[in-house]
Amino acid sequence: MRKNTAASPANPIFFSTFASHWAYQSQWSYYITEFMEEKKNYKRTTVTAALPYANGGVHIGHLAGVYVPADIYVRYLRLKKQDVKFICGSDEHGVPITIRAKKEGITPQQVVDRYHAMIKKSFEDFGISFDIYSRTTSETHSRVASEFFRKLYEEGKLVEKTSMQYYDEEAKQFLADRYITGECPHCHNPKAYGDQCEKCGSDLDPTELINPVSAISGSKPVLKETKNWYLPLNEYQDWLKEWILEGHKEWRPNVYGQCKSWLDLDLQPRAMTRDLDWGIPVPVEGAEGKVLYVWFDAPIGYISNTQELMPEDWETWWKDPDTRLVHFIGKDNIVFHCIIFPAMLKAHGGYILPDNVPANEFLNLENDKISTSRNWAVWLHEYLVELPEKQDVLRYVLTANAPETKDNNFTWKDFQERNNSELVGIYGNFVNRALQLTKKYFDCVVPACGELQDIDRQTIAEFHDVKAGVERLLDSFKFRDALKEAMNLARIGNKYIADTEPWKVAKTDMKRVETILNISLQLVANLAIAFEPFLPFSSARLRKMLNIDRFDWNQLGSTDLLEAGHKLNEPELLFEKIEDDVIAYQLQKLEDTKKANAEAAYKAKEIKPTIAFDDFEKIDVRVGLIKACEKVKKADKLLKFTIDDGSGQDRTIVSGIAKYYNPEDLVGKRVCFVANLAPRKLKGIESQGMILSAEDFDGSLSVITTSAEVKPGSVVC
Ligand SMILES: Nc1ncnc2c1ncn2[C@@H]1O[C@H](COP(=O)(O)OP(=O)(O)OP(=O)(O)O)[C@@H](O)[C@H]1O
Ligand SMILES: [Zn+2]
Repeated sequence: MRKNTAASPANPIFFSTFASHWAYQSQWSYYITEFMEEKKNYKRTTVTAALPYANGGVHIGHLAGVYVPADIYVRYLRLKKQDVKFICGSDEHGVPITIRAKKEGITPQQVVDRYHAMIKKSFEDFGISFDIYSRTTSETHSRVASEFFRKLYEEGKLVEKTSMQYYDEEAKQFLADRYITGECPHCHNPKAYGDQCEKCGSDLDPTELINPVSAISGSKPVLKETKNWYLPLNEYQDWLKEWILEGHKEWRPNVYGQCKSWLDLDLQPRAMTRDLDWGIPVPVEGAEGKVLYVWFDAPIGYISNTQELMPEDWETWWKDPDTRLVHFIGKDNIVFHCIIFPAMLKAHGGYILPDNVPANEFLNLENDKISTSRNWAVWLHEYLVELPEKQDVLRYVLTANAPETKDNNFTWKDFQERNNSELVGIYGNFVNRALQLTKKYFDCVVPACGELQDIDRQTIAEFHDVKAGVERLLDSFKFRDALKEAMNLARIGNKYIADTEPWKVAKTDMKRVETILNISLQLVANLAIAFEPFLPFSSARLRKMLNIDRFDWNQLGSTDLLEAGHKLNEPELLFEKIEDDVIAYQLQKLEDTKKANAEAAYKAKEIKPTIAFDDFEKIDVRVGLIKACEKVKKADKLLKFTIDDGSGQDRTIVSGIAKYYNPEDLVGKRVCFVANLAPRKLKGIESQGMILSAEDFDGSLSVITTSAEVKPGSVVC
């Protein structure tokens, strides 16, 4: 789903203060309604996850923001044997795809074919368990979206309007959205797009841009009249206010707050068509050369993909009031899912509306915004090559650190720590101890449970409580906290084994060891259930070790999951430690990306104002032969040079190039230096001149040498 567009109302400053005010207020209503709200008993749930935009691969931001939480939720409902469908697909229309196609000299269809396949595979590899993953270039989608538009058109729900739009006379084409760039009227970013400024987040109209330029030909566009069809959002404003601001106070504060700040402004009619040739043709006479706006077409993709999955009874999942609709998205998609799409559904009639839209904030990578175009991301397809079979580690870290209430940061250090100290140190450790001890004392056969002692009863009671806790959190979309609760089970298990010390008891009382290990194994089986929605690959491996095909969610908290006499399989390690060199490799890769970006963005500095020849002549630049060079103590940037300047006396120069040279490599080299610069003291050493260096794009310095072995003291002119 396309990033951005209308992430916030026109005035971003107003928006941010307002949103935080609301976040505060609605936090209370959020907690209150969570407990007070009479939950409707729905019969089934339609879960959608934002349609990823098919012009790049899938990165950790996508997973953390949308697909992992959606998958956890769906797996949880399935485990509870609830009726649920999980719908997604690629979003394959819109301007950025056409721009990429032009750049690469291929067709837009070729672009989306490539990325659709790549995205689909990444989701499969990470266990994102969609019931369907289709695409908006499918025939079904084209038909469904056209019919949807046609109905609104025929019933007079759309407003036909002519307006002045930018037109590229060289390319003979109207310039929609990202086809036009220019200076942002708010923050003066020179590279703002026709629909949005990525720097300040303002929602823009192309005509607001200062000095607009066509992204196709680079020429200055002209304004030309064109006709488009608009959804009069203003007519839905009162209804939206009532439905969201009164009816959905339980939505997350970030979602509710963003809706409120939109609804407090006057909503404007929004064009649902574009003058473009890539997309679904507008099914109306006189609309040649126009396609449906990508944000009109994309959310309808949820409906058409459901139709593709269930041609016969899809309507039950979209029209029956007993169906609950939940949209998982990232924060830049809130307005489209909470305001525009619901207004479309309302205008059409007959559809249910979302019951909740648990949007996440954004995940950053090593303190910088994740970006496909700057390649600042951890790509799923690369991750699996470099860290094979570690899908669950990433799922774990992204959930434990999910940007549920604010933007969060992914760091490789945190990734390593969480793996080593939590997955290996707590969860894996408990499982391993319980299974290894059972192997040692009982040859992998589950021992019988004898008489319980207080510590056993207490542990079992604590375990029992966890189920309700995890459920309450999952039901209210608090995935981070739910995962913490599941991890608590493993902590309880570890403590139980540490306190009961079966390896010591084994010397005197094997009957007691049987009971301790029976309880420990029941706890291990509980972990397989509790972690199933979060870490499906590990749960499957654990079930295999336990020699059990499946568990149900309802069994969570039980202590009779494994019968006495049941034979377990050979234990394996559930998680492995991640070593420092693995992390160092990832950090180096990011460093390399940073460098490549700096190189790509390199532009020579502007030339300084012209000077007279006399001024130039005042500078005496000479060649010097380096006789000695050493590091300056307590100054990691500085080198001290002893230079033969031809005068017969040595000259000392201190230069800030220590980061780029080994001192001994410079001895014997001829360098150019300013000989008549006023001396200056650096770290107590008097520097008599300045060695000339060229500064590269990344700030690194390279000394200027001569191409022939000229005499020391030669004049550089
Ligand atoms: N860094 C992130 N953190 C959280 N959610 C994200 C992040 N990046 C994208 N998303 C969400 O993932 C979903 C799909 O993203 P989409 O395909 O539109 O990519 P995008 O927003 O253009 O990102 P990018 O420019 O990095 O490719 C959207 O709902 C979006 O909000
Ligand atoms: Zn701006």
